[in-house]
Amino acid sequence: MENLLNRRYEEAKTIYAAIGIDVEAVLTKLAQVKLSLHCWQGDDVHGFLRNEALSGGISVTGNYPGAARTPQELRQDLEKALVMIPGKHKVNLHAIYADTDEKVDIDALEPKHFTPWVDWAKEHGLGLDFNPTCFSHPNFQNGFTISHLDRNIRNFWIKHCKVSRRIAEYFGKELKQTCVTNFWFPDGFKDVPIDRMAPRKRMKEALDEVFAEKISCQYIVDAVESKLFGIGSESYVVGSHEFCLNYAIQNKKAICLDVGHFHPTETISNKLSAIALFDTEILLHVSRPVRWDSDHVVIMDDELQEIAKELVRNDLLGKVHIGLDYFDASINRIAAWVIGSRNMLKALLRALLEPTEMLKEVENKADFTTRLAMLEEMKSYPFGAIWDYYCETMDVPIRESWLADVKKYEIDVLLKR
Ligand SMILES: C[C@H](O)[C@H](O)[C@@H](O)C(=O)CO
Ligand SMILES: [Mn+2]
Repeated sequence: MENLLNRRYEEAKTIYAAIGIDVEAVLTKLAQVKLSLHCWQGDDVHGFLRNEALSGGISVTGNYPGAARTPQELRQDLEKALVMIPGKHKVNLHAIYADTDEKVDIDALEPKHFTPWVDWAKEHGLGLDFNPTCFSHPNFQNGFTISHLDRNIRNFWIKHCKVSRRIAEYFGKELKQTCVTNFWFPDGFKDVPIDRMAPRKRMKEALDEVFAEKISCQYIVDAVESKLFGIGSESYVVGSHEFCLNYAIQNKKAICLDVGHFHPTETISNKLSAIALFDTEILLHVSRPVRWDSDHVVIMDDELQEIAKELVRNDLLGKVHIGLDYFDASINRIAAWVIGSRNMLKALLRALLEPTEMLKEVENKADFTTRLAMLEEMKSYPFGAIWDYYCETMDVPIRESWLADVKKYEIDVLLKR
């Protein structure tokens, strides 16, 4: 088996070398990619701080057994997933995932409520990213948080966002890796509003208050996430793409692009070059919308491959933060992490194996025939042999062999919860 794997790899390497690809250099580059694994796939965005129903116009469907009920269980599940994903990555936490016995509300959270996460991240050589949780709370009222008409409610959310930045700073300092902190607000109207401007003005001013405290970019990168619509905010979302992109540019923040947050025929792959050209920092929420922002597990579809190609072709790897954002409770949750993460990495590998310079040259010569012919032929190049070899050298399971281990873990651990 091992010999076959090496033989297939050597053969594939020769085939790619013929079109100018240095496969070893590609694998070195791929090994440097850090994905941000979203903790909320492990427990259906429930968290441990409050026993509140999920709100904010997002929804998880399915009742597959074994969701994590405690921070310990979630970490155990994440560990299981991480050993099946090649490379060293980050874990993305929401504020509601605080690990504490204290009865504390989200506006009073402190770094100490996350110490066990930091200790665990250190132990496993992981980075941590963070998100204030601006939903699943009684102060999410009439569909609004930080842009609410009521100053007291706005203040609550402003405070929550401020304390979240201090927690993120603590992560960055302790783990010596920048903590990407994403601000997403579900605020919006179900039906057509009269005043679209006032909530946006309030959100802009609230964000200015949140970001007033200067925290070194060595520790934290702030990102604002836009959205087209949510359940209950079908007609109007305060933090639309135009709002968030303009806010990010004007205030030197990162823009978070979620694959599911745009019109169905709009793609984020087509936005990356347009935004990166102006040096705006980008955070991706890689997700899969099916007819709407359904947050399905990421598969190797056309848009995923196009996103990966844009990152590679425009030399954006290492500049764009790649986070995952989906939640499926109808399948094994560990498998969901593994499938989505491995697909993201596979898409990047395929993109790295493309002869980009040659393709740009033929495009510049208006030889669109060669461009199309090459792109189509490349689809049956032996990238699978390279992926298998990469998994072997990174000490993670080859092809679907990880599944048996996940199934065993399901019987031994998940079904006993
Ligand atoms: C839980 C996440 O923060 C949330 O999914 C957000 O990023 C989003 O995409 C909302 O639609
Ligand atoms: Mn998102």
